[in-house]
Amino acid sequence: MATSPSPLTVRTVAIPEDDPRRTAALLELLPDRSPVSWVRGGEGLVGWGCAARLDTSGPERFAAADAWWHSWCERVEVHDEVRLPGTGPVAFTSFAFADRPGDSVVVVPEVVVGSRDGVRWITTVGQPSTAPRLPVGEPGAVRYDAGAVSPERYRRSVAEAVRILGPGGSGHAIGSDGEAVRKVVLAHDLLATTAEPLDARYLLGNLAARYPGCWSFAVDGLVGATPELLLERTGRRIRSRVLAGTTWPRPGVSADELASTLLGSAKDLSEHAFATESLAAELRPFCGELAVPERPEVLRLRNVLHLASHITGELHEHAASNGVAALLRLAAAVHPSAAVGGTPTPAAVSLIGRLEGMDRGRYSGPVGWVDDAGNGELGIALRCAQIEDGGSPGGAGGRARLFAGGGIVAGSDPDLEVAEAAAKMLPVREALDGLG
Ligand SMILES: C=C(O[C@H]1C=CC=C(C(=O)O)[C@@H]1O)C(=O)O
Repeated sequence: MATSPSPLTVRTVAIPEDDPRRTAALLELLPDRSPVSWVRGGEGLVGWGCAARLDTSGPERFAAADAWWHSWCERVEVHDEVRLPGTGPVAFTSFAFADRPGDSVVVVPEVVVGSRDGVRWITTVGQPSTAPRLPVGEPGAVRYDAGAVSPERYRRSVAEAVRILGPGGSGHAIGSDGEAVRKVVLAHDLLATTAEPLDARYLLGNLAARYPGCWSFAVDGLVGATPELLLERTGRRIRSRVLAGTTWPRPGVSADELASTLLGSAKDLSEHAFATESLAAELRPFCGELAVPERPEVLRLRNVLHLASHITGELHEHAASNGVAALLRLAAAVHPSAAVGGTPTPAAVSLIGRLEGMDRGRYSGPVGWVDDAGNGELGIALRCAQIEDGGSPGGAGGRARLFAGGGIVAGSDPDLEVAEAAAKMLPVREALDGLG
């Protein structure tokens, strides 16, 4: 008689006091050049190895990822001693910005180490192989070249967007309701070529050291430190940090002056309002309560200052319990918010396709982790680079593509938008250049 194979076991245990992994920095536990990470202020999740993986694409990518993850979780046996969000089965996800082109990925690591509120745990899937930790490689000298869209071309696209959005412009009125585009987010890229192989852990470590208040993420070669939380779900509670409206340090201007100018800028406030409204409108049907601040505050980072709004809500009980509001399903509803797409969404996304001139890949898509209860955290993949070629140890150097952009409204200035994108690329550039 044929016996059915025994299910894979997912096991979470607390790391004991006398185990050095209990106190080591999470990022220092990563053994090799293919890490996954979601770490902020020393807490979060890191992982390695690959127990399962889904590659998907197209407009149904979130639904496909949710269905795949749900069915994977149903097939495993779970022993979870810790029972916190992020214990038991965990997948890391990174979604393409666009419906087409672009590939999205869901990775279930063989090992995850997590840290939250003083508890440190390890989750293993099956019997992971153990290999000695490889030292973190330094990339050596870095050369920067224009990517698919040079800063000059970006400037021209922004100028064209301002013309379209401005008085007398057509607004590129192709929304099904005929509504004109009022905000569009455009971006460009930069190519970094390193003399030595490029180790994602080097980038991650330097980013986390300089941006501890951001989420330092890595999934399948997309590495960054994002300040923007698209959505966190814990049980029925949801939370988001919406950013839009930006300024950056200039000689002779204090941070307080920059912040008060930003808070008084009609252009930045309108950019911001589009972003909060788009997110709130998509979340409202799922929520019994949703709190949206009347006015934004200022988030100060070392490279830029942003207008920021913290949105919180509570999901309807039925939505939380029947899978409709699993985090990946909510992501389908809220992506792309007007922080990375525009308003109205379909017309803005179409305008991006017409003006931007590049494939964003997974830049500006949702990135983060999800557990078997549909909880988790998804950021927007900003301030990041896609490692296109890590190089080979002892041989060739690596290559990465950096991305940044900004929201364009009728009053935007193309020269300032080019400078803003350059300021937004600084975190990754400085991390590559070794300014840890
Ligand atoms: C599109 C980016 O930033 C978004 C997030 C925060 C502020 C933004 C802005 O002020 O334009 C953008 O909407 C990027 O960093 O590439």
